Amino acid sequence: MKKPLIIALDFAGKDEVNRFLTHFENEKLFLKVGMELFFQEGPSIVYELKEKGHEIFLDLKLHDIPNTVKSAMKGLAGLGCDMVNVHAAGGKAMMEAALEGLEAGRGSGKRPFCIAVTQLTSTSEQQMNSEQLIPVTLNESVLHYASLAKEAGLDGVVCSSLEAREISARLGESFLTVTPGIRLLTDDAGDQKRVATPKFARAEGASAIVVGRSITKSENPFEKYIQCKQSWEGVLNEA
Ligand SMILES: O=C(O)c1cc(=O)[nH]c(=O)n1[C@@H]1O[C@H](COP(=O)(O)O)[C@@H](O)[C@H]1O
Repeated sequence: MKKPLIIALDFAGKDEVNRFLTHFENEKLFLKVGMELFFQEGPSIVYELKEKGHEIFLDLKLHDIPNTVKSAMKGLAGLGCDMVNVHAAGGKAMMEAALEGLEAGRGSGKRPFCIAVTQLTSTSEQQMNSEQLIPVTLNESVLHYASLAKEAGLDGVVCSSLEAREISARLGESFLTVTPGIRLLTDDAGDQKRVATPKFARAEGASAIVVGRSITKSENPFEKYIQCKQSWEGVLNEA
């Protein structure tokens, strides 16, 4: 994977997506289809975006018993997306089952990357301690989930940029760290708690960044995309 900037298509339906994509005429993009869009449009949104030449991260964050996740992944493997995810909190057996499902369903196609969400970037350490009753630091919890994902054979994790460096140091550079919670300095963080700029994510060795509202809610999405890309590539001097 060549350090992509992944745009989160958090839209209510195809019309909004198509309107958004008119700003990107000739660009081949890496797009994230999440629950909001997929639950409205189903598999056809993946087929249509693939048809246009885009790469797709299908972000459905599966979290269920191993057998159910295995069967669901078997179905998702046939959609032709490039990346899928699960919640690491579902456990090692569930993550192994996810991979088995993907292998079983891929046919002659390539297996999509499978990554595990560690602690959501909207979660703070205080929240994790008091609501999830996990009595360690947020960093320790993320590293623990990342190690579990690696043991299960997954390709990487979703984490914040603040944890990317340590995960790579412990689990290797080839273990993917996909980092949402990305904002330029002047952007509103919204519900995100563990936030950083694209440039910071790159400096910490993140494999990919996921950018949603900073681009999708911008008055000029293409210009904002280029700014984020330049920050990610170290061209724009954004701290
Ligand atoms: O798995 C994800 O993509 C994800 C994990 C996580 O910990 N935090 C997180 O924000 N995301 C997703 O990344 C996107 C971030 O969107 P913005 O906050 O608008 O940039 C959303 O689509 C989230 O669903």
